[in-house]
Amino acid sequence: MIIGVPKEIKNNENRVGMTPAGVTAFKKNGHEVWIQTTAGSGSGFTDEEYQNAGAKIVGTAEEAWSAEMVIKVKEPVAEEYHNFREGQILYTYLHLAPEPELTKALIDKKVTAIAYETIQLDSGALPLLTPMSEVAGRMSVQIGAQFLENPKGGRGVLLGGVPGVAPGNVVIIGGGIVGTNAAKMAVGLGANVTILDVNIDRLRQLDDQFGGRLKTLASNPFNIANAVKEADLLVGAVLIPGSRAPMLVSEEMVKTMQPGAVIVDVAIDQGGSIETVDHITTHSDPTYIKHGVVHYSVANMPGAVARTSTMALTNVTIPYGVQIANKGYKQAALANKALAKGINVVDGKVTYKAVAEAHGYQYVAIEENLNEAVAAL
Ligand SMILES: NC(=O)C1=CN([C@@H]2O[C@H](COP(=O)(O)OP(=O)(O)OC[C@H]3O[C@@H](n4cnc5c(N)ncnc54)[C@H](O)[C@@H]3O)[C@@H](O)[C@H]2O)C=CC1
Ligand SMILES: CC(=O)C(=O)O
Repeated sequence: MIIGVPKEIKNNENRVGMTPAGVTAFKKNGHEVWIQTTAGSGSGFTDEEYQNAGAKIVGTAEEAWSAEMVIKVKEPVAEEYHNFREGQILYTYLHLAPEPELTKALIDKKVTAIAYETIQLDSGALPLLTPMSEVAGRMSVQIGAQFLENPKGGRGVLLGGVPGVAPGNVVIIGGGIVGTNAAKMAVGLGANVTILDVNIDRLRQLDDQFGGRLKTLASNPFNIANAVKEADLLVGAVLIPGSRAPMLVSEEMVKTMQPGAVIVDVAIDQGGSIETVDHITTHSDPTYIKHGVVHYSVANMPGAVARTSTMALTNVTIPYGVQIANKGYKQAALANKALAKGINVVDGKVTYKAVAEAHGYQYVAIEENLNEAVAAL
């Protein structure tokens, strides 16, 4: 199979869908890899390194998109939709629940769209989301700390405090991968950390893991309102896989925050969970102020630490990508249930329930699309 890797064009998206090590893995399995020139430069990989690994360097995005399978990082932006073709496999983050136009474009062009973020193991783990959630969770506190500084519009709170002055309050809603990694950083800085989740077993694990160095609270409107009021830094870190994020923090709650407090809504890629986070921001213009509170809602946070993020991402995407290339997506999905859950759109049908529900499309179970492959076995 020919695999194409276009250069990412989202604002300040410096990651790339394949490293030279990834090229080696595909070549070893008998595939061709076409990399758009300079696609790896933001992550520190040169065209020469890709060539040495056996890739062909192509001059334009269109050439990379003409491959049988396109491997990317971010969901395509509108300027990329014209590259969609019937039967083409698109393997990337998609976050379709808050993206009606992209969903429609994939349906109309009958693309086989495989979303990194919905590939799911029986345990419920999301192996292709986890590393970027680790990155974004860790970044959320370093970014929050930065925007709490006065020159950045913040209220001038040092999260760790100093002897004689209390530390800042960090409130994290959602105790999964993002939340845990945010907590690690915030606890490490010496902040006063509260984490809320609806899953009490998860809170139990966090309580054990952090040995009493953070406070856990059941997530409900009462506890959220009280915690938000006290937050110097509020981190949104919830997820219901594949679905639009639940709205948990109302505008009224945000109004109770101190002027110069900071919100980092990491869950913005699934639509966000804070009412005043009403749009996606970019790395080049990352914040806006509403009710005196600094809001940060960048949907591709790991793109700013691209060297680390590209390696962490491709460590987990390439093995699944090789399975798709070796077997074709149908056989690969039949052989690997986790991978089957990644298929969101195929042959003009929506095969991921939460995405169908979000946009009012009929849901078609993926098994129906795999019938042909089953029959061939
Ligand atoms: N903005 C960015 O650049 C990035 C965003 N993300 C996003 O961050 C979000 C979180 O991802 P993960 O931590 O990996 O997910 P996860 O599945 O590991 O954790 C989500 C947590 O939210 C909890 N939750 C669900 N409903 C809740 C509620 N009503 N109240 C409190 N907690 C609730 C779940 O119980 C779970 O523990 C996702 O939307 C993900 O796509 C991830 C990486 C980068
Ligand atoms: C998870 C995601 O969308 C990102 O890393 O950009």
